[in-house]
Amino acid sequence: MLKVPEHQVAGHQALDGHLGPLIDDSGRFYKPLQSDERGSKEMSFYTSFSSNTRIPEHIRRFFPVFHGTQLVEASDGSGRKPHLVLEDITSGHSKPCVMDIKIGSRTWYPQASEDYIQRCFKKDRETSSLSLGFRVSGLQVYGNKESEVWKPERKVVKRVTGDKVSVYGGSTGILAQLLELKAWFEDQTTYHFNSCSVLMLYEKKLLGPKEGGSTAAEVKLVDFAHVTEGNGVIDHNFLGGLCSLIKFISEILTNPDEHSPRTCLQDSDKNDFPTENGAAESN
Ligand SMILES: O=P(O)(O)O[C@@H]1[C@@H](OP(=O)(O)O)[C@H](OP(=O)(O)O)[C@H](O)[C@H](OP(=O)(O)O)[C@H]1OP(=O)(O)O
Ligand SMILES: Nc1ncnc2c1ncn2[C@@H]1O[C@H](COP(=O)(O)OP(=O)(O)O)[C@@H](O)[C@H]1O
Repeated sequence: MLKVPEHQVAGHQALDGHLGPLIDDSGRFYKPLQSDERGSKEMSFYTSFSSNTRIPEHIRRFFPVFHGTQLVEASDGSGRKPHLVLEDITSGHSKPCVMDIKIGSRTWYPQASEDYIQRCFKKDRETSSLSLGFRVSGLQVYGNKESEVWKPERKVVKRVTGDKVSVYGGSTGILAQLLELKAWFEDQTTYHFNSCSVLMLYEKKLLGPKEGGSTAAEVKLVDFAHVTEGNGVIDHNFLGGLCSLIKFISEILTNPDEHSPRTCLQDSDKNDFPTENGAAESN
Protein backbone atom coordinates (compact mmCIF):
# COMPACT_ATOMS: atom_id res chain seq x y z
CA MET A 1 0.00 0.00 0.00
CA LEU A 2 1.53 3.33 -1.05
CA LYS A 3 1.25 6.38 1.18
CA VAL A 4 2.01 10.10 1.17
CA PRO A 5 5.58 10.80 2.43
CA GLU A 6 5.45 12.39 5.87
CA HIS A 7 8.89 13.96 5.59
CA GLN A 8 8.71 15.65 2.18
CA VAL A 9 9.74 19.31 2.55
CA ALA A 10 9.40 20.82 -0.96
CA GLY A 11 8.13 20.21 -4.47
CA HIS A 12 4.80 18.88 -5.69
CA GLN A 13 2.96 17.10 -2.88
CA ALA A 14 0.42 14.31 -3.01
CA LEU A 15 -2.07 16.04 -0.75
CA ASP A 16 -5.67 17.12 -1.37
CA GLY A 17 -5.97 15.15 -4.60
CA HIS A 18 -2.82 16.58 -6.18
CA LEU A 19 -0.25 14.60 -8.11
CA GLY A 20 2.85 13.97 -6.01
CA PRO A 21 5.27 11.32 -4.80
CA LEU A 22 4.32 8.27 -2.74
CA ILE A 23 6.32 5.84 -0.63
CA ASP A 24 6.03 2.20 0.36
CA ASP A 25 7.16 0.36 3.50
CA SER A 26 10.20 -1.18 1.84
CA GLY A 27 12.13 2.09 1.43
CA ARG A 28 11.07 3.15 -2.06
CA PHE A 29 10.01 6.62 -3.20
CA TYR A 30 7.67 6.77 -6.22
CA LYS A 31 7.96 10.10 -8.05
CA PRO A 32 5.31 10.57 -10.76
CA LEU A 33 6.74 11.29 -14.19
CA GLN A 34 5.51 14.75 -15.07
CA SER A 35 3.66 14.58 -18.37
CA ASP A 36 5.63 17.35 -20.07
CA GLU A 37 9.33 17.12 -20.96
CA ARG A 38 10.28 17.32 -17.26
CA GLY A 39 9.25 13.69 -16.77
CA SER A 40 11.23 12.41 -19.74
CA LYS A 41 14.23 14.58 -18.80
CA GLU A 42 14.35 13.21 -15.28
CA MET A 43 13.98 9.63 -16.50
CA SER A 44 16.74 10.16 -19.12
CA PHE A 45 19.00 11.52 -16.40
CA TYR A 46 18.50 8.57 -14.04
CA THR A 47 18.88 6.08 -16.91
CA SER A 48 22.07 7.73 -18.13
CA PHE A 49 23.54 8.28 -14.67
CA SER A 50 22.86 4.77 -13.39
CA SER A 51 24.62 3.20 -16.38
CA ASN A 52 27.45 5.74 -16.61
CA THR A 53 30.58 3.81 -15.68
CA ARG A 54 32.61 7.01 -15.31
CA ILE A 55 30.75 8.05 -12.15
CA PRO A 56 32.97 7.21 -9.16
CA GLU A 57 31.29 5.13 -6.43
CA HIS A 58 31.96 7.77 -3.77
CA ILE A 59 29.94 10.21 -5.89
CA ARG A 60 27.14 7.76 -6.77
CA ARG A 61 26.23 7.57 -3.06
CA PHE A 62 25.10 11.20 -3.20
CA PHE A 63 22.28 10.24 -5.56
CA PRO A 64 19.13 8.25 -4.71
CA VAL A 65 19.39 4.69 -6.05
CA PHE A 66 17.26 4.30 -9.20
CA HIS A 67 15.09 1.18 -9.50
CA GLY A 68 13.55 1.93 -12.92
CA THR A 69 9.96 3.00 -13.55
CA GLN A 70 6.70 1.41 -12.54
CA LEU A 71 3.01 1.97 -13.24
CA VAL A 72 1.31 2.78 -9.95
CA GLU A 73 -1.99 4.31 -8.86
CA ALA A 74 -1.40 8.07 -8.98
CA SER A 75 -2.12 10.17 -5.89
CA ASP A 76 -4.55 12.45 -7.76
CA GLY A 77 -6.91 9.60 -8.57
CA SER A 78 -6.13 9.71 -12.30
CA GLY A 79 -5.38 5.98 -12.47
CA ARG A 80 -2.15 4.07 -13.04
CA LYS A 81 0.66 6.39 -14.12
CA PRO A 82 4.39 5.84 -14.66
CA HIS A 83 6.52 6.70 -11.62
CA LEU A 84 10.27 6.77 -11.11
CA VAL A 85 11.10 4.24 -8.41
CA LEU A 86 13.83 5.71 -6.21
CA GLU A 87 15.48 4.98 -2.90
CA ASP A 88 13.48 6.71 -0.16
CA ILE A 89 16.16 8.81 1.50
CA THR A 90 14.12 9.23 4.69
CA SER A 91 13.41 5.52 5.06
CA GLY A 92 14.56 4.14 8.40
CA HIS A 93 14.27 7.55 10.06
CA SER A 94 11.54 8.43 12.53
CA LYS A 95 12.51 12.07 13.20
CA PRO A 96 14.51 13.17 10.18
CA CYS A 97 15.56 16.82 10.12
CA VAL A 98 15.60 17.71 6.44
CA MET A 99 16.54 20.76 4.41
CA ASP A 100 16.10 21.13 0.65
CA ILE A 101 18.46 23.73 -0.82
CA LYS A 102 18.09 24.61 -4.48
CA ILE A 103 21.56 25.27 -5.87
CA GLY A 104 22.57 27.92 -8.40
CA SER A 105 22.19 31.66 -8.72
CA ARG A 106 19.87 30.94 -11.66
CA THR A 107 17.37 28.12 -11.98
CA TRP A 108 16.63 28.83 -15.66
CA TYR A 109 18.73 27.55 -18.54
CA PRO A 110 18.88 28.55 -22.19
CA GLN A 111 17.11 25.43 -23.51
CA ALA A 112 14.04 25.96 -21.28
CA SER A 113 10.74 27.44 -22.51
CA GLU A 114 10.31 31.22 -22.42
CA ASP A 115 7.52 30.83 -19.86
CA TYR A 116 9.72 28.75 -17.54
CA ILE A 117 12.63 31.18 -17.89
CA GLN A 118 10.40 34.12 -16.93
CA ARG A 119 9.04 32.30 -13.85
CA CYS A 120 12.59 31.37 -12.80
CA PHE A 121 13.82 34.95 -13.28
CA LYS A 122 11.13 36.12 -10.87
CA LYS A 123 11.74 33.41 -8.23
CA ASP A 124 15.53 33.79 -8.41
CA ARG A 125 15.24 37.55 -7.92
CA GLU A 126 12.72 37.32 -5.08
CA THR A 127 14.66 34.70 -3.11
CA SER A 128 18.28 34.34 -2.00
CA SER A 129 19.27 32.54 -5.25
CA LEU A 130 20.64 35.62 -6.97
CA SER A 131 22.49 36.99 -3.96
CA LEU A 132 23.71 33.76 -2.37
CA GLY A 133 23.74 31.24 -5.22
CA PHE A 134 21.24 29.01 -3.40
CA ARG A 135 17.87 29.14 -1.69
CA VAL A 136 16.09 27.10 0.92
CA SER A 137 13.15 25.35 -0.74
CA GLY A 138 11.83 23.62 2.35
CA LEU A 139 12.80 22.25 5.74
CA GLN A 140 11.67 20.41 8.84
CA VAL A 141 13.49 20.28 12.16
CA TYR A 142 12.58 18.18 15.19
CA GLY A 143 13.08 19.66 18.64
CA ASN A 144 13.91 18.14 22.01
CA LYS A 145 10.34 17.45 23.04
CA GLU A 146 8.57 14.37 21.73
CA SER A 147 6.24 16.04 19.25
CA GLU A 148 8.12 19.26 18.56
CA VAL A 149 8.67 19.82 14.87
CA TRP A 150 9.30 23.04 12.96
CA LYS A 151 8.12 22.80 9.36
CA PRO A 152 7.57 26.36 8.19
CA GLU A 153 5.07 27.08 5.46
CA ARG A 154 6.41 27.59 1.95
CA LYS A 155 5.71 31.32 2.13
CA VAL A 156 7.89 31.61 5.26
CA VAL A 157 10.68 29.57 3.67
CA LYS A 158 10.63 31.75 0.56
CA ARG A 159 11.17 34.89 2.68
CA VAL A 160 14.44 33.53 4.02
CA THR A 161 17.39 35.71 3.01
CA GLY A 162 21.11 35.52 3.65
CA ASP A 163 21.03 37.11 7.08
CA LYS A 164 18.11 34.95 8.17
CA VAL A 165 19.33 31.56 7.02
CA SER A 166 20.50 29.36 9.84
CA VAL A 167 21.94 25.99 9.01
CA TYR A 168 20.70 23.13 11.14
CA GLY A 169 23.36 20.49 11.30
CA GLY A 170 26.62 21.91 10.08
CA SER A 171 29.75 20.10 11.10
CA THR A 172 32.38 17.98 9.56
CA GLY A 173 29.88 15.42 8.24
CA ILE A 174 27.95 17.83 6.04
CA LEU A 175 30.93 19.94 5.12
CA ALA A 176 33.14 17.00 4.24
CA GLN A 177 30.44 15.60 1.98
CA LEU A 178 29.82 18.92 0.26
CA LEU A 179 33.55 19.30 -0.35
CA GLU A 180 33.66 15.84 -1.89
CA LEU A 181 30.81 16.80 -4.21
CA LYS A 182 32.54 20.07 -5.05
CA ALA A 183 35.70 18.22 -6.12
CA TRP A 184 33.61 16.18 -8.56
CA PHE A 185 31.84 19.27 -9.90
CA GLU A 186 35.21 20.90 -10.55
CA ASP A 187 35.89 18.08 -12.95
CA GLN A 188 32.67 16.67 -14.40
CA THR A 189 31.37 18.11 -17.68
CA THR A 190 28.75 15.46 -18.55
CA TYR A 191 25.67 16.97 -16.88
CA HIS A 192 24.39 20.44 -16.04
CA PHE A 193 22.28 20.23 -12.90
CA ASN A 194 19.82 23.07 -13.52
CA SER A 195 17.30 23.73 -10.75
CA CYS A 196 18.58 20.77 -8.74
CA SER A 197 18.63 20.55 -4.93
CA VAL A 198 20.98 19.40 -2.23
CA LEU A 199 19.03 17.58 0.47
CA MET A 200 20.61 17.47 3.93
CA LEU A 201 19.22 15.04 6.46
CA TYR A 202 19.95 13.79 9.95
CA GLU A 203 17.99 11.88 12.57
CA LYS A 204 17.02 13.83 15.66
CA LYS A 205 17.54 12.01 18.92
CA LEU A 206 15.66 13.15 22.00
CA LEU A 207 17.84 14.48 24.79
CA GLY A 208 17.90 12.02 27.67
CA PRO A 209 20.26 11.12 30.52
CA LYS A 210 22.36 8.85 28.33
CA GLU A 211 21.68 10.05 24.83
CA GLY A 212 21.07 13.20 22.94
CA GLY A 213 22.07 15.13 19.89
CA SER A 214 21.68 13.57 16.50
CA THR A 215 23.14 10.96 14.20
CA ALA A 216 25.51 11.44 11.29
CA ALA A 217 24.17 13.69 8.57
CA GLU A 218 23.68 12.72 4.94
CA VAL A 219 23.87 14.83 1.81
CA LYS A 220 21.92 13.81 -1.32
CA LEU A 221 21.11 15.46 -4.62
CA VAL A 222 17.47 15.43 -5.79
CA ASP A 223 15.30 16.76 -8.63
CA PHE A 224 16.76 16.16 -12.07
CA ALA A 225 13.80 17.36 -14.15
CA HIS A 226 15.93 20.11 -15.70
CA VAL A 227 19.28 18.40 -16.14
CA THR A 228 20.85 19.09 -19.54
CA GLU A 229 23.92 17.74 -21.29
CA GLY A 230 27.18 19.32 -20.18
CA ASN A 231 28.84 19.00 -23.59
CA GLY A 232 32.32 19.19 -22.12
CA VAL A 233 31.64 22.40 -20.17
CA ILE A 234 31.92 22.74 -16.38
CA ASP A 235 28.56 23.35 -14.65
CA HIS A 236 29.60 26.78 -13.37
CA ASN A 237 26.13 27.65 -12.08
CA PHE A 238 25.93 24.61 -9.81
CA LEU A 239 29.59 24.72 -8.84
CA GLY A 240 29.32 28.42 -7.93
CA GLY A 241 26.22 27.82 -5.80
CA LEU A 242 27.85 24.86 -4.08
CA CYS A 243 30.98 26.90 -3.25
CA SER A 244 28.80 29.63 -1.81
CA LEU A 245 26.86 27.11 0.32
CA ILE A 246 30.13 25.60 1.55
CA LYS A 247 31.42 29.04 2.53
CA PHE A 248 28.15 29.84 4.25
CA ILE A 249 28.22 26.66 6.33
CA SER A 250 31.92 27.05 7.11
CA GLU A 251 31.27 30.54 8.48
CA ILE A 252 28.48 29.24 10.71
CA LEU A 253 30.83 26.62 12.08
CA THR A 254 33.60 29.11 12.75
CA ASN A 255 31.31 31.84 14.16
CA PRO A 256 28.30 29.98 15.60
CA ASP A 257 27.37 32.87 17.90
CA GLU A 258 26.62 35.13 14.97
CA HIS A 259 24.09 32.61 13.71
CA SER A 260 21.92 32.13 16.77
CA PRO A 261 18.36 30.95 16.20
CA ARG A 262 17.07 34.46 16.85
CA THR A 263 18.70 35.69 13.69
CA CYS A 264 16.92 33.12 11.58
CA LEU A 265 13.37 34.17 12.36
CA GLN A 266 11.43 37.26 11.58
CA ASP A 267 9.31 38.78 14.36
CA SER A 268 6.13 37.31 12.97
CA ASP A 269 7.59 33.82 13.03
CA LYS A 270 8.77 33.84 16.61
CA ASN A 271 5.91 31.71 17.88
CA ASP A 272 7.23 28.91 15.72
CA PHE A 273 9.86 26.42 16.69
CA PRO A 274 12.96 26.29 16.89
CA THR A 275 14.11 26.63 20.43
CA GLU A 276 17.68 27.51 21.14
CA ASN A 277 18.67 23.90 21.76
CA GLY A 278 17.05 22.68 18.57
CA ALA A 279 19.00 25.08 16.45
CA ALA A 280 22.28 24.37 18.12
CA GLU A 281 22.46 20.85 16.76
CA SER A 282 25.81 19.90 15.42
CA ASN A 283 26.27 17.15 12.87
O1 LIG B 1 4.20 25.29 -8.76
P1 LIG B 1 5.04 26.08 -7.81
O2 LIG B 1 4.84 27.55 -7.91
O3 LIG B 1 4.98 25.56 -6.42
O4 LIG B 1 6.53 25.94 -8.34
C1 LIG B 1 7.27 24.74 -8.20
C2 LIG B 1 8.47 25.05 -7.35
O5 LIG B 1 8.09 25.46 -6.09
P2 LIG B 1 8.51 26.91 -5.55
O6 LIG B 1 7.61 27.89 -6.25
O7 LIG B 1 9.95 27.14 -5.87
O8 LIG B 1 8.21 26.82 -4.11
C3 LIG B 1 9.32 23.81 -7.22
O9 LIG B 1 10.44 24.12 -6.43
P3 LIG B 1 10.94 23.15 -5.28
O10 LIG B 1 11.29 21.84 -5.93
O11 LIG B 1 9.80 23.05 -4.33
O12 LIG B 1 12.11 23.86 -4.75
C4 LIG B 1 9.82 23.38 -8.58
O13 LIG B 1 10.67 24.40 -9.09
C5 LIG B 1 8.68 23.15 -9.52
O14 LIG B 1 9.17 23.07 -10.82
P4 LIG B 1 9.95 21.85 -11.43
O15 LIG B 1 9.18 20.63 -11.06
O16 LIG B 1 11.32 21.90 -10.84
O17 LIG B 1 9.90 22.21 -12.86
C6 LIG B 1 7.70 24.29 -9.54
O18 LIG B 1 6.55 23.81 -10.19
P5 LIG B 1 5.95 24.35 -11.55
O19 LIG B 1 5.16 25.54 -11.20
O20 LIG B 1 7.10 24.71 -12.45
O21 LIG B 1 5.16 23.19 -12.00
N1 LIG C 1 14.46 10.00 -3.20
C1 LIG C 1 13.81 10.70 -2.27
N2 LIG C 1 13.60 10.19 -1.04
C2 LIG C 1 12.94 10.88 -0.08
N3 LIG C 1 12.45 12.11 -0.27
C3 LIG C 1 12.62 12.68 -1.47
C4 LIG C 1 13.31 12.02 -2.53
N4 LIG C 1 13.33 12.84 -3.61
C5 LIG C 1 12.68 13.95 -3.25
N5 LIG C 1 12.25 13.87 -1.96
C6 LIG C 1 11.46 14.87 -1.22
O1 LIG C 1 10.59 15.51 -2.12
C7 LIG C 1 10.87 16.91 -2.22
C8 LIG C 1 10.69 17.38 -3.65
O2 LIG C 1 11.46 16.60 -4.53
P1 LIG C 1 11.72 17.07 -6.01
O3 LIG C 1 12.38 15.96 -6.71
O4 LIG C 1 12.39 18.39 -5.97
O5 LIG C 1 10.23 17.27 -6.55
P2 LIG C 1 9.62 18.33 -7.60
O6 LIG C 1 10.12 17.90 -8.95
O7 LIG C 1 8.14 18.14 -7.42
O8 LIG C 1 10.10 19.70 -7.21
C9 LIG C 1 12.28 17.04 -1.67
O9 LIG C 1 12.47 18.31 -1.08
C10 LIG C 1 12.31 15.94 -0.60
O10 LIG C 1 11.69 16.38 0.59
